[in-house]
Amino acid sequence: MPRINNAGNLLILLVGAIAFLAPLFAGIWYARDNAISQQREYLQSTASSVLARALQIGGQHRAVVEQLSAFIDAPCSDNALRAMRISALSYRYIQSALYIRDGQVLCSSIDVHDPPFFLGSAPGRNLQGTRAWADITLPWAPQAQPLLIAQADTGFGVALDADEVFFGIDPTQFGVVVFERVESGTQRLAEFGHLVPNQALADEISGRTSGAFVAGDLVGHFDSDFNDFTLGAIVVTPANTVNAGLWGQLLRVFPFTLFGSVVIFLLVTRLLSRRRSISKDLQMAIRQHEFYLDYQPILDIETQRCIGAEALLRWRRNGEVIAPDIFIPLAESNGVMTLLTDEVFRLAARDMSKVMQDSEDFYLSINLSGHDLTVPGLTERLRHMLEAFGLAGDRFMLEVTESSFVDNEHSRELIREVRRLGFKVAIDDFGTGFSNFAYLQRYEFDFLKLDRLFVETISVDDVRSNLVFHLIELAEKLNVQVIAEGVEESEQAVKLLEKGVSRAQGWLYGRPCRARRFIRDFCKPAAPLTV
Ligand SMILES: Nc1nc2c(ncn2[C@@H]2O[C@@H]3COP(=O)(O)O[C@H]4[C@@H](O)[C@H](n5cnc6c(=O)[nH]c(N)nc65)O[C@@H]4COP(=O)(O)O[C@H]3[C@H]2O)c(=O)[nH]1
Repeated sequence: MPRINNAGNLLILLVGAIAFLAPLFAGIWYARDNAISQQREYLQSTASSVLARALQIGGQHRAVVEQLSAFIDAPCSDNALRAMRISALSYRYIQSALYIRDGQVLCSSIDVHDPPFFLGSAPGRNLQGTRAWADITLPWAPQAQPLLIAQADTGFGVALDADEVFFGIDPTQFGVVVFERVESGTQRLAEFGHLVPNQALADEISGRTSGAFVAGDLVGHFDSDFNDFTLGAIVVTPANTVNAGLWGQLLRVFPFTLFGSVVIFLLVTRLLSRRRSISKDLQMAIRQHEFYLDYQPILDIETQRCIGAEALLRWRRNGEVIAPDIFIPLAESNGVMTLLTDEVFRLAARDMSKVMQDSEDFYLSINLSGHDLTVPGLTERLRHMLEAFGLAGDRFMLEVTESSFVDNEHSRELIREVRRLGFKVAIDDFGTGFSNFAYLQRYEFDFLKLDRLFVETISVDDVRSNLVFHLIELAEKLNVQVIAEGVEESEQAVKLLEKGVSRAQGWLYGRPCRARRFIRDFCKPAAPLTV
């Protein structure tokens, strides 16, 4: 069957590819997620450490101003200048202390500046009453471009190296702005790096307190202390820098995901190949006649007479007998069930046609899988079987397993059709699947085979055996006869008979056995069994 083979190969390849790719995609997703959260964490921690250093500077500025306020009456006196020098030496970030009035530096810890150094138009006051001038070039220290902060009321202030707050940040990857809230909005105090976010951004987020944000191609975080010193810090980086982190993460998880992919790929393809090889094995086994039927007697409980047999399929493979519960689902899912059912018809006719023709009423029960009911041509195949037996349909019962039964109009019509051919139809393993009594009303079943799981509760468990008896009564009301399966104890048989069940099978009467033995032990005319 080359078409099935090609389709099978394609399916194995497809499922194998999915199994291989799934862990890889999961790995990429995990790496990306990790890279994004690492980037966010870095932005957040950078913003908060910049803010912390800026606040420390603010604190140092306030301490200096407080010390110098003692000289408010003579701000550029020798004593005031001396105090300025001491403060400049005392605090880490402060380069010099200053006295500013009307936008001019009149004196500083360096000297009295005459003429005074003009700073330009006065910037806005912040909420603590300070003014700040960023990137000022002072004539006495032209290399430095300090940030000047001065108390608007007293005029005392400091020059400081704002770049100190950006220590350790890569200027090629990140842009940082420290800003303060002034009466008219926000004002930037210091900025750092190539990607400095614009003022509009600072304004936009100045109303909030902190958080991550996306602005065009940039992602960032801002942190602020608006309730206290009115300072804020924004850190941004291009959104695509996450890719650099992603590669790092990918390299880390790749060996594991690759390993997972290979293992899952091998497992899945092996499983599928095994299934396929089982399907091929099944076809080969049919050709090589590895299947045979066992027959289990069905008794009239009252007369103890064997009135029929259930044909049960077996597969002998490499000397080992495989049970139908294992190979029937495989045959169904691998598209060889029809072949297998035809093999059952052939084997049954070979084994039993003679003995059935010799008897008048002995019947044979044959199992059909749910799959058999869905494939067109079942009635035609059953007609061929009757020809092979040389018998009419009323000498056969067809058992349809409840769990594999497809409840639709097609099944209903099919059951009517096979009953027209004379076959009796039984629902097998009733109560183990999802069906209920509505099935018995909708379909024209002649028999209900009461599952062994129900039968074994009789005489053991009063509550559940009551349920079984209830089930039997309901079936009778619906005109469906009951056959009990798996009867192992005579007490069960007695109780079943009391409840009106006249047919049974089970180890009490006989285990499934090969045709020759079955005919020898159970098909002697007028020889009731003694149990
Ligand atoms: N513990 C215990 N077990 C008992 C007793 N009496 C009978 N059994 C077992 O119960 C099962 C009865 O068959 P089923 O309900 O039709 O259930 C069958 C039937 O659904 C399916 N099957 C068997 N042969 C065929 C076949 O030719 N075609 C299809 N489609 N299905 C089959 O496989 C199922 C299992 O068959 P088996 O393994 O032969 O198992 C058989 C039989 O050996 C008992 O007293 N005690």
